[in-house]
This record gives sequence, C-alpha cells and structure tokens, in this order.
Amino acid sequence: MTKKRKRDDGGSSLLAANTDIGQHFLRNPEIVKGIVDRAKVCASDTVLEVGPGTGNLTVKLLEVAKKVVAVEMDRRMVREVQKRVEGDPRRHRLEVIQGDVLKTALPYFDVCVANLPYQISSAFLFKLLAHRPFFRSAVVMFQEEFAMRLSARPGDKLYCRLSVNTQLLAKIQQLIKVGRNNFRPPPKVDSRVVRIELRNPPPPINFVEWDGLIKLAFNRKNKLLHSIFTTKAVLLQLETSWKTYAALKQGNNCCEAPDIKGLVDGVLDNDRFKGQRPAKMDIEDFLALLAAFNQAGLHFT
Ligand SMILES: C[S@@+](CC[C@H](N)C(=O)[O-])C[C@H]1O[C@@H](n2cnc3c(N)ncnc32)[C@H](O)[C@@H]1O
Repeated sequence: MTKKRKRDDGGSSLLAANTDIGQHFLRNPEIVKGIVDRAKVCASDTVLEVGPGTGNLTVKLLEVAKKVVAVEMDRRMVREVQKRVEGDPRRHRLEVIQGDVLKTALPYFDVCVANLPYQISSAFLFKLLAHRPFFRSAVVMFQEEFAMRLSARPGDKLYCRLSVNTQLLAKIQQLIKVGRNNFRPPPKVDSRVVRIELRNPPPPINFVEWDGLIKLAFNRKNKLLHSIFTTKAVLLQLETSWKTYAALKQGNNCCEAPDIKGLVDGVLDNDRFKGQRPAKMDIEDFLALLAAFNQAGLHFT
C-alpha cells in the first residue's frame, strides 16, 4: 500500500481508532469530496469542523475556505491533523481547538462541516440550532435513522419529538447516503449527510416551554396527560393566541410571544374543563394541533 493510500484510509496506520468516542474515519475520497462540494464553501468563508480526526475532510476544506476552525477532543488526533498539514502553504489557515465541542463556545463561522461522533448527535444538533449569529448552513453526517428522523413528516413512522423540534428551528435537506464500509473501522449502521439551515427569524417561542408541550404530546403512555390534557381546549387557546400574536406582529405592534406553558396551565386549571370527560391526546390529535399552528402562521415546512 502506498503512503498516499494510507492517508486516504484515515491517516497514520499507527493510530488506533477509539470507537468509544465515535472514531470512524472516512476512507473513501469520493465521499469526502461529495461532502465538501455540498458544503458550498466560498473563498471568504470560515468553516467550523467538528471532530477532524486524522484530517481527511480538513485538508479538502482548506483548499476552498479562507479559514478552518476544527474542534477535536482527542489530543492524538489534534497532533495528527497538525502533522498532516505540515509543509502545506495553507496550514496557517487552520486553527485546531483541543476540547469537547459540547463544552466549547463555538467560534464565528459561516458553514459547519462535520462527520459527527454519533454519541453527541442530538446534543450538538441543538447546540447548533441555538447558535447565533446565524451561520449560512451546516452539512453534517449522522447515523441514517437519526438523519431520517430530522426530516420525517407527520404520518411517517419515524416522525417524533426530534422531527418537530428540528423542523421548527431549521430546514433540513437529505444529501448523501453513506454505507458503513466507507469508514475505518466500519460502524454498525449506515450514515447520511444532511444540510441544516436555520430559520430566520427564529420562531417567536420559548423553546423550553414548547419542548415541554411536544414531550407531553409524544409521550403516549403518560396517563396523566391522557386524563387531563383536553386537546380541543388547548388547541383552541393556542390557536387564538397565535392568531392574535400574528395580527399584532403584522401591524408592527410590539408583542410578547405567547407563553405556552402559561396557556396550557391556564387551560388545565380552568373550571370549565374540570370534571369534563377526558379527551385522549393521541398522535392524530397532536397532528391537529400542529395543523392549527400552521394555520396560525407557524410553519413546519
Ligand atoms: C466520526 S470521526 C470523524 C473523523 C474525520 N472527520 C473523518 O471524517 O474521517 C469523529 C471525530 O470526532 C472526535 N470527537 C468525538 N467526540 C468529540 C467531542 N465531544 N468534541 C470534539 N470532537 C469529538 C473524535 O475523536 C473523532 O476524531
């Protein structure tokens, strides 16, 4: 095997992959090129790369970006990626931060590119979705099922809390399916690369309260919910509130976004609904709730 082939295969063969922290290195240069092409990096862009590993994506990103800031947890990989760009005239455009990306304040970036360690998929995704100022887009590789959940629509088997919350905050586009044999060592499942673009402006809600409602709605085993969550009443309240909010916003009157938790608590406390035969909140009811949000101007597509 030639020296170059070793590099394409994930860097120095002396470095053992630590799969406990998601080390599965891309060994197919075509996939590396496909990811970098789809990231649509401009010559003036700063790219945030999460988990550069042995630098397979990093060296290609340096060919197209003004700057690459890479965050890598494993000190061995930090040394490896730095060694890999030694002698490269573009090495001054690479900054490697050693640390856990979940505990690191994200630097300024225009585009994020990551073959993400799967253990941190959800935590990093929501860190990204909460990141301001706006970045242009993120092109990220996830486990296949996780990626499909991100863009699942009502009625799909994979539609879940993750789908609703992600689509509330971002637009998701499925890009490339990547079979497990494109990695060294191969993971147990296939992967997919997706594009993530933040919605701008972000929806005017308190995300923690919203997520509380979505969590209740998807937790179908929650007896308490089934017995007290009178769907139609909540629906009506929320719809009215969103319509009022949308109308005030259109008229440029400053208005606070509706307090979702307050609304739900208000409905549950309301004497009018006490003792009423409980309505079951099943997935159909929940979809009706989402449809009401759509009608009231909060869109999920
Ligand atoms: C799937 S590998 C990708 C390596 C390389 N980008 C590639 O495509 O060949 C994930 C990388 O993320 C690193 N990593 C794991 N957890 C991390 C964390 N919490 N913060 C930063 N890097 C992490 C691993 O050490 C590993 O290098």
